[in-house]
Amino acid sequence: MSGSEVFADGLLAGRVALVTGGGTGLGRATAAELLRCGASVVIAGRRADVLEATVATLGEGAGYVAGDIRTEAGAQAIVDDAVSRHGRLDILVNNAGGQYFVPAEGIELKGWRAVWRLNLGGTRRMCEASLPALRAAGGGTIVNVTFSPHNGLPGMTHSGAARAGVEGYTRELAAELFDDDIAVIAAAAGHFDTDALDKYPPTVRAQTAGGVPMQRLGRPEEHAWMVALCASPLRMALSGAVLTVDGARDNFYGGWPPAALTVGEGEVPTEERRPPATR
Ligand SMILES: CCCCC/C=C/C(=O)SCCNC(=O)CCNC(=O)[C@H](O)C(C)(C)COP(=O)(O)OP(=O)(O)OC[C@H]1O[C@@H](n2cnc3c(N)ncnc32)[C@H](O)[C@@H]1OP(=O)(O)O
Ligand SMILES: NC(=O)C1=CN([C@@H]2O[C@H](COP(=O)(O)OP(=O)(O)OC[C@H]3O[C@@H](n4cnc5c(N)ncnc54)[C@H](OP(=O)(O)O)[C@@H]3O)[C@@H](O)[C@H]2O)C=CC1
Repeated sequence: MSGSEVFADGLLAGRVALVTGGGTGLGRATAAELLRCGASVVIAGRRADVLEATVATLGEGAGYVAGDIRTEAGAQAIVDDAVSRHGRLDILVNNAGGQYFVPAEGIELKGWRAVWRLNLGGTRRMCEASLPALRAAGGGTIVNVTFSPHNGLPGMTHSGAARAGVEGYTRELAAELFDDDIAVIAAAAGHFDTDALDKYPPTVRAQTAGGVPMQRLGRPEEHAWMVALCASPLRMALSGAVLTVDGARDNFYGGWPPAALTVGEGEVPTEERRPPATR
């Protein structure tokens, strides 16, 4: 695999990273970037066939373990596999997650719980299972993937609430782990071009890029660069932070100018100046 476009050769040489949900989309891109930076990488997910195919494309330094992060035994088995393969663990990327698109009032209790169990519960279980290995390595980095916009993503209430929980968990855990030299950072992804978007209703999907001021979806490698930065020597200074890479989606909805603010051929009107003061 060739080197990183952004980071120095060998940035993460000798480090071992575990990426949940690493068989697809953003997790796959993250695994590839960590490998380019010199780390050994274990990817995890439930589908062994998907993981196996991804490892074949990632090449040397990559391995996989199939398992489910939603149970204590599943999370522990994933971590144990990574540690037994490489003898240590330095970087945990809690990337596995997701939800389904549904108005808030349509969310069944079972569905609400399923989304929380995956996103918040799975993240917590993976952190708890990994901490002994991270301490044994003398410190490390945990990156918890959440999402932007933080100002609300209607249709994803269960996940917005769960991801807010992950960000709270990130902040508090970070404070408790400074003495162990373990950084805990949330990486809030905006709207990224992954195959996962294909499952959303066509009208939702079609409007997704238009809602981003940058006027395009993020590229998976852009997210991966943020994750690699979190594992870099900057990691402790970033600990407790929520880093958002979203083409300004957090700040505004849509491109400039919004149609509702234009006149004529699409010009944005400028306000009249106040007349100069008279004495
Ligand atoms: C387009 C704009 C989006 C931009 C932002 C993008 C954000 C992203 O995150 S993209 C990545 C998306 N990837 C995923 O979502 C993958 C992971 N997701 C899942 O695995 C499921 O959505 C899950 C979180 C619900 C977990 O599934 P699981 O635990 O396997 O749960 P079940 O399938 O057994 O369902 C339990 C329960 O949940 C309700 N439910 C699930 N899916 C739906 C649905 N599509 N519609 C309505 N309700 C659903 C339902 O109550 C299920 O119970 P049963 O009906 O008894 O099966
Ligand atoms: N794409 C986007 O625009 C955005 C994505 N995100 C978040 O980024 C992360 C990756 O998204 P993306 O790559 O697009 O989506 P994917 O659906 O491709 O990624 C989800 C991954 O998580 C794995 N996974 C799901 N449930 C479990 C489980 N219980 N145990 C272990 N692994 C599991 C899946 O593998 P398997 O099914 O084999 O278990 C899959 O590889 C997710 O947390 C997503 O919510 C956030 C904001 C925007």
